[in-house]
Amino acid sequence: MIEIKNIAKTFGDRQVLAGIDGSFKPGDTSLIIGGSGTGKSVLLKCMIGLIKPDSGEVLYDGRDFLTTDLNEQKTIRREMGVLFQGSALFDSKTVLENVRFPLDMLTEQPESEKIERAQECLRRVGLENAGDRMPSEISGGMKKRVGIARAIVLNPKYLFCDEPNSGLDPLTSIKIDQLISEITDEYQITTVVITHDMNSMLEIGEKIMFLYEGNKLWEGTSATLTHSGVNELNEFINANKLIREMEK
Ligand SMILES: Nc1ncnc2c1ncn2[C@@H]1O[C@H](COP(=O)(O)OP(=O)(O)OP(=O)(O)O)[C@@H](O)[C@H]1O
Repeated sequence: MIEIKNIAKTFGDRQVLAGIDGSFKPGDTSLIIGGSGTGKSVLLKCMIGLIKPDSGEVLYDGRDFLTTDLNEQKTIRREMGVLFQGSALFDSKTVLENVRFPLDMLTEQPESEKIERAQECLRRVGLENAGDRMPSEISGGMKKRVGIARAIVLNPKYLFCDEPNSGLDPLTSIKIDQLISEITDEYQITTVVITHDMNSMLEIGEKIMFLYEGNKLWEGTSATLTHSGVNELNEFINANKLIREMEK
């Protein structure tokens, strides 16, 4: 379980997050949605320790990530998997080397165990035969799968995905969403996904948080998304529908 309490962040004279509260449960794929520039990525970065918020708490199963000692912070970091926007694979490494990278960096496991674990994760994302290929030789959807395999290789308790559907066609997007959701359920991971994607919101949003100009304006499920009674959310949904229509 992740809890965030009163997270606030200002850059210069611009308040980007105005005190956000929320909680994310194991086994749930929770979504953070909102228009461009509303603070979604900054919130995610505050949660994973890439940006220090001006105030607030981020609790990982009760452990305050921002104030705990360095050792505990390291432990929590090791329990996180992150799928960055654009997959962020190393171009000069093979698919298998990319997936085993966190094991090389953070564990002392024997070579054979690392390879076995990386293979296991590749199998889980349906890429058991792609280990020897280079990132430049595979499709965007496959790259996302490799990114997911790498994010789960250390068996994370917490998984963060920043726009996992960016650059993918609708069908591939749905498959990636399903994979994230299945893995979350299977390993009871606490998963937080930033997305613009309307299909994701309707299909995998067990819990959805809507940000607007640095404020949380609404929280609910995919079933209640379209009758929230919140004007800003309705406008966001309508704009998304319009974009989807134009893409067809
Ligand atoms: N390091 C930074 N320094 C200054 N301003 C920043 C920094 N990071 C983000 N911002 C600003 O904070 C605001 C929120 O940015 P953020 O990236 O969180 O938006 P977002 O909701 O994720 O948008 P998008 O969907 O377009 O990625 C933006 O105005 C952005 O310019």
